Amino acid sequence: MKKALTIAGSDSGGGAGIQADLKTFSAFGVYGMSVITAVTSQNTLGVSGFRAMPADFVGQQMSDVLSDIGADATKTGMLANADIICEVAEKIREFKHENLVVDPVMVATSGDRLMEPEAEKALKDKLLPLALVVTPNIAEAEVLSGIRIANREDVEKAAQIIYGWGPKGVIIKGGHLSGEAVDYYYDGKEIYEYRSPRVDTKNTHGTGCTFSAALAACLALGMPLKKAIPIAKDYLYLALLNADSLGAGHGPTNHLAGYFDHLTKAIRPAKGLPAAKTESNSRKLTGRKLYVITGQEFAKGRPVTEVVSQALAGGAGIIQLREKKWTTRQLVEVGRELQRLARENNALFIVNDRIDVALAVDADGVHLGQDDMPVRMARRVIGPDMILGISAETVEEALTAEKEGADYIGFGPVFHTDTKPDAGTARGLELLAQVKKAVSIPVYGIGGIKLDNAAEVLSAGVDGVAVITAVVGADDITLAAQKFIHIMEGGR
Ligand SMILES: Cc1ncc(COP(=O)(O)OP(=O)(O)O)c(N)n1
Ligand SMILES: Cc1ncsc1CCOP(=O)(O)O
Ligand SMILES: [Mg+2]
Repeated sequence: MKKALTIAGSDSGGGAGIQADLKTFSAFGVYGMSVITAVTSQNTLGVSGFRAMPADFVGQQMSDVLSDIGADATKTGMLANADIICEVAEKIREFKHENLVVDPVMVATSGDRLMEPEAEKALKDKLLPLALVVTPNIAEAEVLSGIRIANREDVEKAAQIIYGWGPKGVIIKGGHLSGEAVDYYYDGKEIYEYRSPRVDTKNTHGTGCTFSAALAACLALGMPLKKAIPIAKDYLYLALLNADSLGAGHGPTNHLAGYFDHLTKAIRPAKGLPAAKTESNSRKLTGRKLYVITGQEFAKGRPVTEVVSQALAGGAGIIQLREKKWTTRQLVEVGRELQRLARENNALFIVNDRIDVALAVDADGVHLGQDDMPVRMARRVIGPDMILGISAETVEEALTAEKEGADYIGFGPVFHTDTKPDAGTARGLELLAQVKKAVSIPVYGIGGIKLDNAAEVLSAGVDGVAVITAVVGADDITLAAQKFIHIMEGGR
């Protein structure tokens, strides 16, 4: 078990400080320990006050932890004053600790200075020379370098000045500049840029802590710094995407419990995860007769989110994101939005093919084909509560999928379709009926299903129809969905 230590303040609101650090360490599967330098009283609106720990007591906490448990990486956050900074530096030297991430918490989100001038001097003279990397935001980089930062050239100049104070690396977090969220890493020779789309959210409380804690967690896991930076940035990006609004001010970024845990399980199935699915998954599908699958290329230029909104307005009970040409970034961004839309309309949201995306956007389920991850392995990764749909073209494939833990079957193509070039030949209504009789889990027919043949599909006894072009390609998507629902409910 790898271990990471945070030396920072306590945030009563839970969004920043040691609370954010420990949540982040856990998300990466790293054992987290904490030395508290100050206790703050704060919420999402700001800091109403803090009490600094006596410097020697900070040192005592460090000695107790480092002499007994030890740490594979350490990060510092709020250090409150010069005495604490000197004590921390002294202990880092005493324990010859090298994997040190210094997050110079000097300027609050509100812009208020959090550190007196003598503390800034102690930080530069005593702690920065011991750091593997220091991670100032723009405002903190301006204080540390003494120059104004308005553009990339200023960033490079400031990074060189800060590097001169002794850290082995400098990351200037550009989140406060305009445009994409770009972070700059300077290793003493070159400057590297790490980009992610800017997330439009007010729930940014604790982003700096979360980023430096994620860096420390990756270092504790043995990653070199240049590999850790993009992962820490990706973690923060997804945490911001998933942040829920808490309180009246800046809510906390969401700590993706098990973020890394989920992904590492995809590589190394976890022991003890229940492989068996819960009965209730199939019941979640009851009554959901129209299953609309996205297909941007057929949507006549309309964005997927608009298509899905209209399909939901028409009564679609299940939405599936199926975009084989999209990047992971597009899938998680749009997937997050579709999950929100589905929840708002009491519909289920399923991701096609991509388990990692389904997990990252907290989808209700994932749909896999015969060439995707095997059913049992997929079940171990997604756990018992996510819905697992499996494609089948034969009765045998459907029976095997059910036995191995599928919650529903997508059977087809029922009729000829040009939408899926690698689909087999049309399987027909008779075989569809045989599959429905053979398995005890819900079956959805798919492939070439239109308004004029939907009633026949229903007569095969299936639980619903899965449709791409007849809905997403319709001029009036909501009306098309309503007509399918009407037919699936026995209407003409
Ligand atoms: C409900 C439903 N059934 C079948 C499919 C087909 O999935 P796709 O990824 O296009 O093809 P395979 O991987 O199954 O070969 C689906 N998306 N949804
Ligand atoms: C994804 C898929 N799987 C079997 S057929 C098919 C395509 C369905 O598209 P359409 O409803 O437009 O025929
Ligand atoms: Mg597939």
